[in-house]
Amino acid sequence: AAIVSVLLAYAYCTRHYGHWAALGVPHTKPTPLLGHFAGPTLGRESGTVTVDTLYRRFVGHRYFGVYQLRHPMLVLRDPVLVHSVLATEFASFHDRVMNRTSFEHDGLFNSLVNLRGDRWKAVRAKLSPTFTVAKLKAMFASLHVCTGQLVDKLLLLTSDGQGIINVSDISSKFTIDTIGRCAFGINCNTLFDSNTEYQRAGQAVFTPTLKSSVLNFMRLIDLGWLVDLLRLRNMPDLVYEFYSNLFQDTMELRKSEKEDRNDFISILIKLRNDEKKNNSQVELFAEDVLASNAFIFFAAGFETTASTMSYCLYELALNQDIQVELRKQIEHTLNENKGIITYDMIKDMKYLDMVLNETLRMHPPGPGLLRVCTKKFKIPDSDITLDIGMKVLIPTYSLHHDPVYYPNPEVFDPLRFTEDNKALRPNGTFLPFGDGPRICIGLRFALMEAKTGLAEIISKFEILPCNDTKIPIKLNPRSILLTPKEPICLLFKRIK
Ligand code: HEM
Repeated sequence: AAIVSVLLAYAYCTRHYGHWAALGVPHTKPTPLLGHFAGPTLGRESGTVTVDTLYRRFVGHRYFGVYQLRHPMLVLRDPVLVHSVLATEFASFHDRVMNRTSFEHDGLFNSLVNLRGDRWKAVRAKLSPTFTVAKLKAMFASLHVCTGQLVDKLLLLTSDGQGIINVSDISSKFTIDTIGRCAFGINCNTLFDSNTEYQRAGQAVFTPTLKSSVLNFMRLIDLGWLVDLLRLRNMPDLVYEFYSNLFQDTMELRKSEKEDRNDFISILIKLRNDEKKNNSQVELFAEDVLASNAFIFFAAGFETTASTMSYCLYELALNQDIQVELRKQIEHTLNENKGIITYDMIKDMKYLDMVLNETLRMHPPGPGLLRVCTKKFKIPDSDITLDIGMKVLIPTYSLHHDPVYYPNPEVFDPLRFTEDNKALRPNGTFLPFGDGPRICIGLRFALMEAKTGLAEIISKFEILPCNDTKIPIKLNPRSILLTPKEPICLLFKRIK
């Protein structure tokens, strides 16, 4: 009976392994049971490296097939196809997850990232005004407080004129304090307080645990119904407790305030109240949707931006000529504006923009984009039709490192992002924030925040590599973001 059970389990897990061969889609042989993701599943290798190795094998192809455990998934290589899936053919790919997700009982699941179809569209439309230019300008004063604290902290850590700084840690504290103050109106004070709850709860979101890996494994072998039945949740309990308390406390605090802060939380409160007032038939903003979105604005907002800032400082430390040039331009702009950074000034710093884009090219915090086919789609110039439910992966990291679009891809060269050079590349080759209607909602906020923080740092400190700097950076195989295995440490020397 044991042998029969093993054979049956094997047959079940490998049942679809003929899918790509039948369609004539290029692919490599999958590992029995684990498909193409044995390395990441066993925590041996980052998923980014796994996908990139396959991407390089299929030079000259527009796409290739992989198996995520027992399920086929199509990986795109052709930027034209990438752009169709993300933007022009959005009607056929509007969701990231399938219908039967078995996450519905998870109190933090109903955020923009996971919502589907019309519900996503309606919620996205209501939340889009969070980061209009007018709102960003209004947030600038709060951002100033945070950049001021960032500089104070760095001055403290370099009181002898210089010091080794764990930039991964400092950047994530800075971005937590900033999103807290600008979007939630709360003072997290992680830069100066030793309380690390915000950081722990935030980072836990992107770090799979044994439990979440097992649950995802169950979903991938179609045992999601069991996850549902047992009402199991993916993230550690600390995440749920932390974010629901944060959300409740913030909402409570608002009730006692007379002045409207006009930030993200006040948008959420207005949406909820309007719905109640109008007795809306469709309830878009139930408590769980509010809490989920508050959670995602916090969680998706800080580690991604912090990662961008620390990779940028790392590249500037390794490329001193670029650092000098950047400092010259920042100082020039600062001198013209009496030393005070403003929103418009940040927008005008062209070289800073190029440096940041080159950082996001080499080190995109989100190394891949996921879509699920929501309406049958025939791949142009092929005989292949994707069925509803087929997963499509867009390998951002690999496209960003493809020498066809970026010659010498391992060289950090901001000049790739002059207006002329950008115009030479096709759509679908630069996707740090995704593309199309589901592009990152926090893009403008993230860029404003990272640029302001970096401009303050570069104008006041010289950044150098030191013995603690790991070169090259190794990726953490257990993170779904492009997170370094060990924190990035650099030497900061005060300039004035
Ligand atoms: C440098 C910083 C950031 C990077 C690199 C980044 C990257 C991304 C990427 C790649 C996506 C997926 C887009 C797609 O599928 O086409 C995304 C979606 C999203 N991001 Fe960001 N993000 C950043 C900052 C932020 C911030 C600051 C917030 C909020 C305050 C935020 C909130 C979201 C949300 C809610 C979504 C889902 C959007 C939807 O499906 O409608 N992100 N982000």
